[in-house]
Amino acid sequence: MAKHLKALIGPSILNSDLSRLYEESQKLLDNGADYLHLDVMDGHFVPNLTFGHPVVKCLRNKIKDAFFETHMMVANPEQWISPMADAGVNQYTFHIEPVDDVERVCRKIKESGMKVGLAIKPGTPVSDVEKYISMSDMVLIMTVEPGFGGQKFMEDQMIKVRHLREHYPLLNIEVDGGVGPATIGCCANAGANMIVSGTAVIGAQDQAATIKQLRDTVQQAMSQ
Ligand SMILES: O=C(CO)[C@H](O)[C@H](O)COP(=O)(O)O
Ligand SMILES: [Fe+2]
Repeated sequence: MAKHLKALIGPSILNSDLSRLYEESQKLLDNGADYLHLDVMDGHFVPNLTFGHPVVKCLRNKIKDAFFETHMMVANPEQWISPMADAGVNQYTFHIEPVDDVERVCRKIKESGMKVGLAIKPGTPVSDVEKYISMSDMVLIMTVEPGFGGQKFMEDQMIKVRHLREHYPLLNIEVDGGVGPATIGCCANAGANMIVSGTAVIGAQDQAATIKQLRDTVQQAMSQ
């Protein structure tokens, strides 16, 4: 793996106490999180609801300098680009499955000043996302069916990560779903460098040690 890619850990606050969103987020950052992964669900693309741009904007008002990635599990990603940019989002990661014109959505995200992340569900072939890589800053390989935290990691998705790393040594590759100390080795060896971890970090006795362990594992794999 290319040595100048960074190992970055972005905890997901999905399964935290959302009545304390700011405190939980700040705690994660104080414990060494490199960025925050904010799961936005609309009840259409996935059978669950979370929060939208008004909540993200309130969080941004309290946390000025952290990198915010929104994971947009929504039926119409184009609709929320401008409100999310206005809310202070740094990276807009959307699922390509429901989108007719992925290139147009990528362009609009860039024009609004955010980075572009392209996400695919476990059933979506990696070739579907490959054609858009040149327009993106990151590809997210989902390792659970999107919609809920706390699910079991799908190791069979590592073939996609391995394929991308082999062909795109400079690409930021993120994994999301069921990732924690027990599964980070698979992700790191396959070539993922951006790691989302929800339940495993939120529920850890020592959050800082868990975040460090995840980062160290990725860094070690990158240096080989
Ligand atoms: O996108 C998601 C679910 O759709 C979450 O980011 C993901 O599930 C993180 O939580 P956990 O680590 O508990 O699986
Ligand atoms: Fe997510």
